[in-house]
Amino acid sequence: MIKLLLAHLGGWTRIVVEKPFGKDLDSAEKLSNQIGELFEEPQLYRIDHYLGKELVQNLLVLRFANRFFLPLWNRDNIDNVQIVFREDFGTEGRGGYFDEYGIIRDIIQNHLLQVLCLVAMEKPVSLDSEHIRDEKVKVYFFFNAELESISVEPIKDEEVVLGQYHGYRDDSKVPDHSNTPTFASIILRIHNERWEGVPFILKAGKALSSKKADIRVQFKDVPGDIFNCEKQGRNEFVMRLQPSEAMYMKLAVKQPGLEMSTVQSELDLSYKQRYHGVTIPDAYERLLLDTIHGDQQHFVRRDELKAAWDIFTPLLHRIDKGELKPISYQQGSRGPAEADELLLRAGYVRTHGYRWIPPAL
Ligand SMILES: NC(=O)C1=CN([C@@H]2O[C@H](COP(=O)(O)OP(=O)(O)OC[C@H]3O[C@@H](n4cnc5c(N)ncnc54)[C@H](OP(=O)(O)O)[C@@H]3O)[C@@H](O)[C@H]2O)C=CC1
Ligand SMILES: O=C1O[C@H](COP(=O)(O)O)[C@@H](O)[C@H](O)[C@H]1O
Repeated sequence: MIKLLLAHLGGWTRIVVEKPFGKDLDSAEKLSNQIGELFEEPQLYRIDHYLGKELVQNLLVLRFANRFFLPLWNRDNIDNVQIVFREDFGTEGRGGYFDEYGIIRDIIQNHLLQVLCLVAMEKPVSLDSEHIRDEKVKVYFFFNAELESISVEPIKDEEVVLGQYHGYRDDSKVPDHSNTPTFASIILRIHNERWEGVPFILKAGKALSSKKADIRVQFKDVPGDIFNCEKQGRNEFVMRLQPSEAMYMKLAVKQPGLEMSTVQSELDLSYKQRYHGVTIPDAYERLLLDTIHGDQQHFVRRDELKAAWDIFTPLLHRIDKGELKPISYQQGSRGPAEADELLLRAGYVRTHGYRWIPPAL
C-alpha cells in the first residue's frame, strides 16, 4: 500500500530507519525481510549516527591518504586497539527501553562495531558506497567460493566483563531483578592476515566518571632498545571522537635539557585549536543530507547488520537467560575494576607519569 502510493507520486523514495534493528539475529532478519518486501536495498538508509561523526568519517582519510599509517597498520606493529564509549549519566527516564536492550545492543553491537570495521577494513577500491561497505563486511566474513566463514572469532566468556551501576534498578520501569548490563567490556579477535592476535577491546558504560568516546591504537615496544632508562609508555595513536574532537600520537622524545633520557610527549591535533571558527556538523544533520543526496556510504547495509548480530547474538542470549551476570559498580566510577584487569590481560600497557598540558586557545 505504502509502496504503491509512493511509486504513484514519482520522484525518489528513501527510507531512513533508526535502531533498534531487532534484538537478535532472528528478529533483525525478520525485520529486514519485512522491510525488504516493501523497499529495495538502495532505498534503505539504516542510520548509525556514529558513522556521521567527524572523526569517524576521518578514519578513511587517515588510514588511506597517509603514508605514515599504511605500513604500520597491522599485527606486526599494533599490539591492541581500544574503542571506548563512556557516559557520565545513567538511563535517565529511559530505563524501560534500556532494560529491554542493555549496553551491548545500545552501543557496542552497532556504534562501536561500525567504528571497528573502519579501523580494521582493507582499502576499498574507491569511495563508492558499495565498495566501502563491501570492505567493511569482509572484516566479518571471508568469501571463499560457496563457503562463507566468519572471520571474527566467537566471543569467549573470559574476555567479557559486564557491569550494572548501583541504583539502576531504582527506575520504576526496571524490574527489581534485572540482569541487564549498563557496562560491558568485550574483546573481539579478527582471524585474518592483518589482525591475527590483536585484541580489539570494545568498552561502553553508563553512569561513569567521565563522558568520552575514543579509539586508542597501542603499538608494540621498539625491539633492541638502546635507551637505558625507564620507559613511560608505548606509542599510542588516539582519536577522540568526543567531546572536543582531537587526535594525538603519544611518543617518546628526549627530555629537554642536558640529560639523555626519554619522556612521553604528544603530537597533537586539537580541532578547536587548529580549525578556528569551523562548525562541525551534527552527525544526524550530515547523515540526513547524505540521504537527500542519495549517498549510502555512511549507512548500514543489510549484510553488515546481519553479520553484526551474528557476532553478538550467542552472548546476548546467554545474558538474557541470566547465564552471565553483571558486576555492580558505583555511579561516577570507572566501572568494574575487572574491566581494567581485562585490559591489562589483553596486553595494554598503561603510560606512567604522562601529563598533558592543554594548549592555550
Ligand atoms: N588533544 C587533546 O585533547 C589531548 C588530551 N589529552 C588528555 O590527557 C589525559 C591523558 O591522556 P591519555 O594518556 O591518552 O589517556 P588516559 O590516561 O585517560 O587513558 C589511557 C588508558 O588508561 C586507561 N585508564 C585511565 N585511567 C585509568 C585508571 N585509573 N585505572 C586503569 N586504567 C585507566 C584508559 O581506559 P578508559 O579509556 O576506559 O578510560 C585508557 O585505556 C586525558 O585526559 C586526555 O584526554 C592527552 C593528549 C592530547
Ligand atoms: O544511540 C545512542 O547513543 C547515545 C550516545 O550518543 P552520543 O552521540 O552522545 O555519543 C546514547 O546515550 C544512547 O543510549 C544510545 O541509544
